[in-house]
Amino acid sequence: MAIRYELIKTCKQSGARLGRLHTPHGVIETPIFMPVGTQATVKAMTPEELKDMNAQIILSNTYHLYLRPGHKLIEKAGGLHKFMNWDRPILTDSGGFQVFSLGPLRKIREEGVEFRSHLDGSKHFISPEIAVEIQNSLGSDIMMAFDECAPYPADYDYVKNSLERTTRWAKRCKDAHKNTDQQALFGIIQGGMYKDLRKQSAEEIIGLDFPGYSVGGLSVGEPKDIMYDVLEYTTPLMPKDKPRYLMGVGSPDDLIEGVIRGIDMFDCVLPSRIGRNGTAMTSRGKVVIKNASHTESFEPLDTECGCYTCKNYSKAYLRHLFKANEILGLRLLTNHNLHFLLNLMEEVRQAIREDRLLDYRKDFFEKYGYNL
Ligand SMILES: CC(C)(C)OC(=O)NCc1c[nH]c2nc(N)[nH]c(=O)c12
Ligand SMILES: [Zn+2]
Repeated sequence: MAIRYELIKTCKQSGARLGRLHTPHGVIETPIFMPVGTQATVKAMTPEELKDMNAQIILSNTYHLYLRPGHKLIEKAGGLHKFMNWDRPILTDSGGFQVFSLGPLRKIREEGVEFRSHLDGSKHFISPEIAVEIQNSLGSDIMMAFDECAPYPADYDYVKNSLERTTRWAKRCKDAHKNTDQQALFGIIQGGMYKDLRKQSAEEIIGLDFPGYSVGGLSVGEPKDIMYDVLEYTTPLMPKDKPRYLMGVGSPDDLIEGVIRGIDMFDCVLPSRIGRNGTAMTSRGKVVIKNASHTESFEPLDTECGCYTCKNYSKAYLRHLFKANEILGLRLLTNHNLHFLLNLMEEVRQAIREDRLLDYRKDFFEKYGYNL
């Protein structure tokens, strides 16, 4: 068995769960946030820095690594863990989403998707079988089925046809997946914002029996309350004894609201992306470091944060680095933001242990400046 999920506790105040996900590269405490390392690197971070902030698992991407440097090269290098010097778990996304959002001039057929590389415009084709083959070469601990993430908004018939093709593709991924004891293949539930289609997709995908499932097609621009509503409806349809992964979600409020609705795993580029652009997430809300108000602020970003950045540098220094376009600035803010979300998830796990997650949400939202 490539992975084993251990449900440790269900929160008394909400649908939140405490779990442990055992993988060939280590145990993951859930709920968990997964830093995104699309091109075999979590941008601006070394593996040691990621370990220092207790990152337990990172994401990488089939579509990007297939296009560059190529999955065969990574296989020759001994697989993705060795290639990027990361010996903890790796989850690879299947590229489905990226083909639909990144690859210009794409053409969707039953067989698979034709698209042009966003790098050089060259023509490519990915099918469920090829997506599985690429992830086998990469050697990730968790692989994702090849799916279509329906755009938002999208009309009912489009979403229904799309989810039914995604189910057929999921079956083909499962049939193509051979080394089931080394790599776990997760199914992806689609269905847009339509509750009956979410139910249909959940039943079809769960009916194929995977070791874990993700909820795809959310956080695609829909209002937050619609996302929360779809989650509220979908997670109870998912098996309790298997991990539930909400793809592409990672702002502090969405993480807490997702955990409350029974999600165990999250990924999002947000913390690293806004960090590189000079925005920090802190316990008192966002800080835009280039703002003139920080020019003579000689205290850290967040007095409650124990990260390397907050222990050693002031806002005045960070502002200087960003004004001077210094690379260290990107690194320090990325470090802080990833640490902030990973620490948030540790606090969430502790709140579940103590059955006080809703109280935790209330306190966090008040301090961060969210309105409940
Ligand atoms: C726009 C952002 C990226 C924030 O969210 C989404 O697109 N959310 C959906 C999403 C993210 N990653 C996925 N991978 C796959 N295979 N399928 C998906 O639906 C998704
Ligand atoms: Zn910090």
